Amino acid sequence: MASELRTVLVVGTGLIGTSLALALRQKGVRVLLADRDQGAVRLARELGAGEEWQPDERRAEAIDLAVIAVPPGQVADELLSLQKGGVARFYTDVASVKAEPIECAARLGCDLTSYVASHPLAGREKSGPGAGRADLFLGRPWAICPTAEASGAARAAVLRLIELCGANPVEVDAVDHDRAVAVVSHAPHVAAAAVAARLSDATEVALGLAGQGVRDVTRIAGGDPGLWLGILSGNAAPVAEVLEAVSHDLAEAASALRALADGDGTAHGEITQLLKRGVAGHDRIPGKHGGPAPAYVVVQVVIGDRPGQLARLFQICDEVGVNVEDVRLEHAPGLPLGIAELSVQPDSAPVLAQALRERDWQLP
Ligand SMILES: NC(=O)c1ccc[n+]([C@@H]2O[C@H](COP(=O)([O-])OP(=O)(O)OC[C@H]3O[C@@H](n4cnc5c(N)ncnc54)[C@H](O)[C@@H]3O)[C@@H](O)[C@H]2O)c1
Ligand SMILES: O=C(O)C(=O)C[C@]1(C(=O)O)C=C[C@@H](O)C=C1
Repeated sequence: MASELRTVLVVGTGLIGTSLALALRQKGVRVLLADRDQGAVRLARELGAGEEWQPDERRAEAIDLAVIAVPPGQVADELLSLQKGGVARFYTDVASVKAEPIECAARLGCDLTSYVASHPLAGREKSGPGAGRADLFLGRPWAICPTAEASGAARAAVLRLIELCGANPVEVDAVDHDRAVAVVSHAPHVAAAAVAARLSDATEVALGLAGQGVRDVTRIAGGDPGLWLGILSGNAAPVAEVLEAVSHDLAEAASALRALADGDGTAHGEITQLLKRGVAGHDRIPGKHGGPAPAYVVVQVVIGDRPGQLARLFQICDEVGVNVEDVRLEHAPGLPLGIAELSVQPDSAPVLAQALRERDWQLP
């Protein structure tokens, strides 16, 4: 069923709300922005995510879809208040848990025919509109959890939103969704936090030796603790179950290593088994979320820790007509070198790499 989205209201202009608003703007959709924090709306607007929603537009404006992008515990109240105002034809949310907000919406007496809950499996460890990216959802899975009451038209509107954001819709029952994301998102977050917590009393020597491995394993641990508390408490039992299994594996690995340290060579087998199960599990993750190639390619360049290096790098990009979409710096503390990661369009990457090599820059 085709569903045109001409005007979309985004309530909650943080990371996810702003990202989807930017994606919709690129497709020519009119986007109205609302947040309980006026600063967040202002910044999202300045970033080009849309126009501030004026409450008196409520009746005048025909809003096709309202997207509720607030913390999970606020979704049902927000839905009720929007529906009471007759704000939009259809409603969705993007919360990381699904069963509890839907149950809560039903308890509050929300209209479940016009509401279809959803959840993009894409995000960052940063919050707020400034972290928003139009390409955040490209090729990523986006769960959609229609209830039995949901109308076909509401479902079509949410599918159109997902299509406009370049994501892949995955229809799944809300309870199954929550069990699934406990394994692939929520328990991994707690595990990353536990590993990262070990770093709070690590020595300067240890921190100075931090390489890419620890950065990869702990990146998500940088996420907002308030938001994550809301996510984890909204999916507590399934997450606890996964963490119990992870704890069991970790406890077995620790006791095998203790035995090894005490000279028991037979403990090798247990450790190898866990490592092999890890490889097998890792291999089951679909390639880049099963979607198309990422929008940008990263070109890595070694830069000396001297003033002006980054400026010279950007100057070369300018000379060869390469637009830098994003830049990230990896610094090894105490070392005079770092790595700049420049995200560029796929066809610009070889051009930039060649230009840098010709100018004697080192590409790892
Ligand atoms: N962070 C991620 O990686 C990620 C990924 C997918 C889905 N989600 C889900 O998206 C939602 C938003 O997360 P985020 O990362 O964008 O958080 P965020 O903190 O960046 O933004 C949330 C915004 O909602 C606003 N807000 C809170 N309560 C509100 C209310 N009652 N009415 C209006 N505005 C309100 C806040 O002021 C803030 O600007 C959450 O439900 C989260 O579970 C997050
Ligand atoms: O990539 C990240 O930074 C994320 O935290 C993204 C991530 C995930 O676990 O994949 C986190 C929570 C969301 O509900 C959806 C996506």
